[in-house]
Amino acid sequence: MTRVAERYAEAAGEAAVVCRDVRFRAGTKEILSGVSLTVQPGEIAGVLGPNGAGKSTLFRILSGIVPPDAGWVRLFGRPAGVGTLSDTALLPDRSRLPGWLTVREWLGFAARIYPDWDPDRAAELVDHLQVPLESRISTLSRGQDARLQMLTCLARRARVVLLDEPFAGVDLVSRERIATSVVRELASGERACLIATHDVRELEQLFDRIVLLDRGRVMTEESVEALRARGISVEQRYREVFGA
Ligand SMILES: Nc1ncnc2c1ncn2[C@@H]1O[C@H](COP(=O)(O)OP(=O)(O)OP(=O)(O)O)[C@@H](O)[C@H]1O
Repeated sequence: MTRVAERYAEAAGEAAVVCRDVRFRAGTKEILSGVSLTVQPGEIAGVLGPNGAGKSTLFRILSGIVPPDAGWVRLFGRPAGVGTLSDTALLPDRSRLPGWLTVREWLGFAARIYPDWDPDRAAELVDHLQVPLESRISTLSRGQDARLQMLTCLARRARVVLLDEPFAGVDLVSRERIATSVVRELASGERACLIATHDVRELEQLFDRIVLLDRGRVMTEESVEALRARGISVEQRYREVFGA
């Protein structure tokens, strides 16, 4: 999409995610200092940056769980908050699944608590991600837990998918399986996905857009296609911006 088309879509309220001048403080510490970004339907955006940059905080605000101190967020034209909770599926940076349930029990529970749960999609994902249904969640390995969290996000019909470090501690084959699921899920072009990750090199093929965040500020927001046209990889750009 050209920049002019993007501006038009944004003005018409059609962008999947529009975040403008978002600020957030915890006590006296400013964690986000005027963050702006736009993600279109069908796009996968990589939100990249060093430890403590503010990625998880930004995701909590985009998901509508936490309101910003200043600025605003719109998801498909609606202000983020209680009214958009069913539009977003957040995979948090730390697993918060109930360890005392088996995977099968959790999936039964999820089907009842999420009004947008798609049981056929859940069954396909159990198969594709090879999630062990009879295991207790507390006994899952890190990679199995990550796959179950991914399943929980993607089995919902939420139009904005926010994945915070979905690949931490996940082996290569599982990463590829998870990444394929994300791409397949977004193939319809109606959903948008933001992925916060440190796995820049491994995941750069997934991204349509990157947002580089440092100390609560957006250092740059760019189309990956435009970068590639200049012969620059996401990893190279990351190193340029962060001097890594
Ligand atoms: N509730 C809080 N109170 C005080 N400081 C906080 C709070 N939540 C986050 N922070 C601080 O805000 C900064 C950003 O944290 P955040 O978890 O959003 O960063 P991140 O980019 O996701 O980091 P990482 O890549 O390490 O996961 C950090 O310095 C963190 O210590």
